[in-house]
Amino acid sequence: MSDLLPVEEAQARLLALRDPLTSENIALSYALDRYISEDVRAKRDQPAAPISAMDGYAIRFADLPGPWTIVGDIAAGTTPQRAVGAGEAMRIFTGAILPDGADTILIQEDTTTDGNILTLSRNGPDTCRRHVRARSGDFASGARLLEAGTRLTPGAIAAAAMGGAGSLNVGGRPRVAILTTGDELVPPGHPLAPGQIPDSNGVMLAAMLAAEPARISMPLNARDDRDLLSSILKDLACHHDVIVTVGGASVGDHDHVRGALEDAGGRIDFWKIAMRPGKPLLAGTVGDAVLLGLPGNPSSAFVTATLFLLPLVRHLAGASAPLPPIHQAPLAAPLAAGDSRRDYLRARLVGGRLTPFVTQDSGQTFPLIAANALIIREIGAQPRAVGDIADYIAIA
Ligand SMILES: Nc1nc2c(c(=O)[nH]1)N[C@H]1C(S)=C(S)[C@@H](COP(=O)(O)OP(=O)(O)OC[C@H]3O[C@@H](n4cnc5c(N)ncnc54)[C@H](O)[C@@H]3O)O[C@H]1N2
Ligand code: MOO
Repeated sequence: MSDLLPVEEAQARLLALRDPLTSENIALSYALDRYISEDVRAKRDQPAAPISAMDGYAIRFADLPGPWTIVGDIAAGTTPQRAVGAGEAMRIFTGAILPDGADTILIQEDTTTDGNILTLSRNGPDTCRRHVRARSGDFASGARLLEAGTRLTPGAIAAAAMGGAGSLNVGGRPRVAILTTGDELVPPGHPLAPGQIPDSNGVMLAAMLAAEPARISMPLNARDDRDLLSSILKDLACHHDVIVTVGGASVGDHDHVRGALEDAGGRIDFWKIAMRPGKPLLAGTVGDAVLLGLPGNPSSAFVTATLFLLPLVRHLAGASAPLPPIHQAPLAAPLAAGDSRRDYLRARLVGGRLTPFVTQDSGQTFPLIAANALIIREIGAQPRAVGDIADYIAIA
């Protein structure tokens, strides 16, 4: 039907251009958002012994309703000096190890003391082991805490630490160069001559990559000059894993990225995808670097960065599932039929329902402020009514 590559095929070919980087060992404090290279297993039981979940008194449930004689105290970080016998209680604090013999905690709010005599002031616990955290109740030694290829969240880092790790083997951080192309572009905030526009894509891509495990070079801008572009590409390829260009990817007389890539000794792997926006996307290699050429229209650059650039960076950084997950939600407005390209419609998900924006002009930046979802409309899709379920990618 057309020479346009399906999105999935293009994504697979892009990721196949280069293997993930070599992994490195890194302290937990620096591991946020990195991808772990191997399964992480607990090296210890957590808790390592039964502990108290509350400040109060460790008793034997069988001795309720008391009274008890207080025979000592035990704080977190110490070990009990003795066991608790019949009619005895031990003062205990949250996180402290339960003494032998005790099986239940009375919270201090439910008690009164007179010297070393402890009595209930309210109803006591109605079950044995109340406020006791069992040994290995969180996880047992040997349990798989984290799976290879997943991203380290603050919670995952906490679990790795509790499991006994101080550092982890994680995938490397790809070095990414952002190169915007176009004679009309001026750095954001600079005065504009007639015909010039601010280079919004450079800062947008840097912002999209900011939370990724990547080393991003300051965005560069090059004029629409094939020789200049070619020498910049050659230079960037020496010390980057990924070069992402924006603009100059289409068929115009000033669209030089493909030519410049060839002049630089690079190779084009694919060009033109069956998607809207983003049709002129191209990918290839120059030296050891992967070159991803995004279309210049701001929404096209945003959508193709979401579907190709972020997955490429995550793949190189060791992600086992680098592609954006696809979710489903009902439509809050009807959708017209699809055509020969798959659409990624800028949309807003509110209250669990998707509303595609009326304007889908890929040249606009304003819709990117509010868009938090990309509705996927398949090639040849039938029109959809309000309430029909649509696939979407979350983008904010
Ligand atoms: N005859 C045809 N013309 C076009 C086709 C086509 O198939 N046949 N495809 C259109 C589609 S679809 C897209 S998308 C654009 C993409 O073209 P380029 O990648 O070559 O992008 P440019 O022409 O350089 O720029 C397009 C547009 O975006 C603005 N731009 C570029 N870079 C930036 C930046 N860094 N920050 C902000 N804005 C930027 C640029 O000024 C243009 O307005 O081609 C269509 N044409
Ligand atoms: O593919 Mo272009 O990105 O439709 O505007």
